[in-house]
Amino acid sequence: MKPRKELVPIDLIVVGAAIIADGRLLAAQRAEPAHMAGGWELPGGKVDPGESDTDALVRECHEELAIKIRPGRRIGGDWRLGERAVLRVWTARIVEGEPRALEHLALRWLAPDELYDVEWLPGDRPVIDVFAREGLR
Ligand SMILES: Nc1nc2c([nH]c(=O)n2[C@H]2C[C@H](O)[C@@H](COP(=O)(O)OP(=O)(O)OP(=O)(O)O)O2)c(=O)[nH]1
Repeated sequence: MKPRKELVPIDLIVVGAAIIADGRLLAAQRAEPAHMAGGWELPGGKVDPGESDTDALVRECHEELAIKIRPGRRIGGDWRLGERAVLRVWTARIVEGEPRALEHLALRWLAPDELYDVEWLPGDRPVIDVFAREGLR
């Protein structure tokens, strides 16, 4: 018998940084895998075993963008990414460096009226809706 859907364990936690500076949100365009390439996301990635969510957030921003960030407040709870993965999002401020697209195709700073100018990955859209409602702060 198939397990009931709500009992399927989450086996992947992805963290995303909503990096805000000068009232704009940083969006990053994925380079891979092929089916996601070109889509826009929040910088971040998978939490390693034994690593805290916010440590993963800081590490991924350093690896992907060559910046040091400070996590701020959590946005919502666990945002579903398909069957077995969730996205956890924090606002973040840059404390050192200027973001560079080391692993992405492009970066864009989006003003509040530009939040939907990029094609967000489907899992990110409800998160962007929060910023559209509540503003970038
Ligand atoms: N980083 C990030 N990933 C997202 C977002 N939305 C979304 O659906 N995803 C998906 C894309 C990927 O399938 C997964 C994150 O994997 P990743 O490839 O960025 O993680 P990673 O840097 O740890 O990658 P790797 O070690 O496997 O190369 O979550 C988002 O806003 N940010």
